[in-house]
Amino acid sequence: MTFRLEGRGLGCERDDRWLFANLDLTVGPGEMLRVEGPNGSGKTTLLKILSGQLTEHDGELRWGGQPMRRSRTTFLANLLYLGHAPGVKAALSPLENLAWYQALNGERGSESARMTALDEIGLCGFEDVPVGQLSAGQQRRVALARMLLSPRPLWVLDEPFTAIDRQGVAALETRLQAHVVRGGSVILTTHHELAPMAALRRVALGVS
Ligand SMILES: Nc1ncnc2c1ncn2[C@@H]1O[C@H](COP(=O)(O)OP(=O)(O)OP(=O)(O)O)[C@@H](O)[C@H]1O
Repeated sequence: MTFRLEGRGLGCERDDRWLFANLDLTVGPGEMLRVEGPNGSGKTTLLKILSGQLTEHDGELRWGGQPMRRSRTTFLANLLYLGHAPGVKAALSPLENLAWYQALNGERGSESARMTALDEIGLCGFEDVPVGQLSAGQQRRVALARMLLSPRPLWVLDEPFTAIDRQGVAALETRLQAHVVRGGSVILTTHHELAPMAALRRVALGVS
């Protein structure tokens, strides 16, 4: 199966206002799709549709050439979604958060792999501190560490650079590009300007 996500004629209406309509897009192995647009243009809404969380919309999604209603289970098994909020448990440490997240996804993982991921993401020395005591950028890094552990090919990332310092942004961009070069796919929103890369496509919302 080719891990390609396709949207045909996508549309979503909120409060009698069309955020977007008749939108066609596709992302497959080795490709990155950036969803652009001003605040309120529907970027998060589109990412929720593309990650299967929001099913009330116009148009059709296909995964691996099959309609989503038939391929949803394999689609979800291949998806890593990181939302707008870090989505971490404040009472748990970074190590415990990663173990909890992996357990939720049916992935066993190992303590040493989790330590390595936290080290790589810049949280060395904070592995056992309750996440609620970490800074906003550090909490975001805990969420981003999931990417380093995940074998899943399709990453859908809503504003992954939020609260991350300049050095962290550069490291994260390198990580995203490496995932794409290895044959993975990335769909993301960001207000940060990405470094040019051949595999980058764009879809713009909120432009008339
Ligand atoms: N569940 C909902 N019910 C009603 N309206 C909603 C709902 N979710 C989002 N909206 C509205 O849809 C519009 C688009 O929201 P969305 O979060 O997708 O925008 P965005 O482009 O991601 O914005 P930002 O750049 O500020 O994060 C907003 O006007 C929002 O109020």
